[in-house]
Amino acid sequence: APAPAPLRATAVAAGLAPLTDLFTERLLLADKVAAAKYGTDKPIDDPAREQQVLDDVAARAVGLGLDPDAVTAVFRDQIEANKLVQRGLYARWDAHPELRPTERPDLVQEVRPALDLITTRVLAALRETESLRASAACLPGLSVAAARSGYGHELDLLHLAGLGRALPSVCGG
Ligand SMILES: C=C(O[C@@H]1C=C(C(=O)O)C=C[C@H]1O)C(=O)O
Repeated sequence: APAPAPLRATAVAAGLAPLTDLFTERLLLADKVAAAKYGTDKPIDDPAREQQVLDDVAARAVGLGLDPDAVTAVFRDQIEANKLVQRGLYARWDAHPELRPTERPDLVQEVRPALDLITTRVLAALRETESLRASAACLPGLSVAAARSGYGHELDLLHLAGLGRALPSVCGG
């Protein structure tokens, strides 16, 4: 039998790209979340909403044949990454009032439904990438995929830091 071809980081990265692109899309929505809350009495942290997101993904993971704890860990990281970006934007807007958003999106009617659509796509991508994520090539491939997603979306340093925060639970889960 022919020797198996080596698994190239770029091939693994291509397989993980849908996931890192979705993480990036979710992080870009942090700008809308922050704009919805900034200057209101709504705090960045909403533990009840977080629990709702996590309970929902855990239940849907079971339906997809995925490990609910592993899926929950991935979404916990997405939430932490999102709050990291929100806090960075608050600091930026506090220091530079001219950069403050001029419109306040509706969190419940507009922004959370957009996050929920991404949740469904992330769950499907986690299902699609189950074997890649369990492989030893996951971490290097994920690094390449995330770098490409970040550059492709022209992320600034704050959002790149958020993307880094979104990744630790992806491999081996
Ligand atoms: C995105 C929001 O802000 C925070 C981050 C969340 C998330 O990433 O899903 C959920 C609740 C909040 O702690 C939000 O309030 O919807």
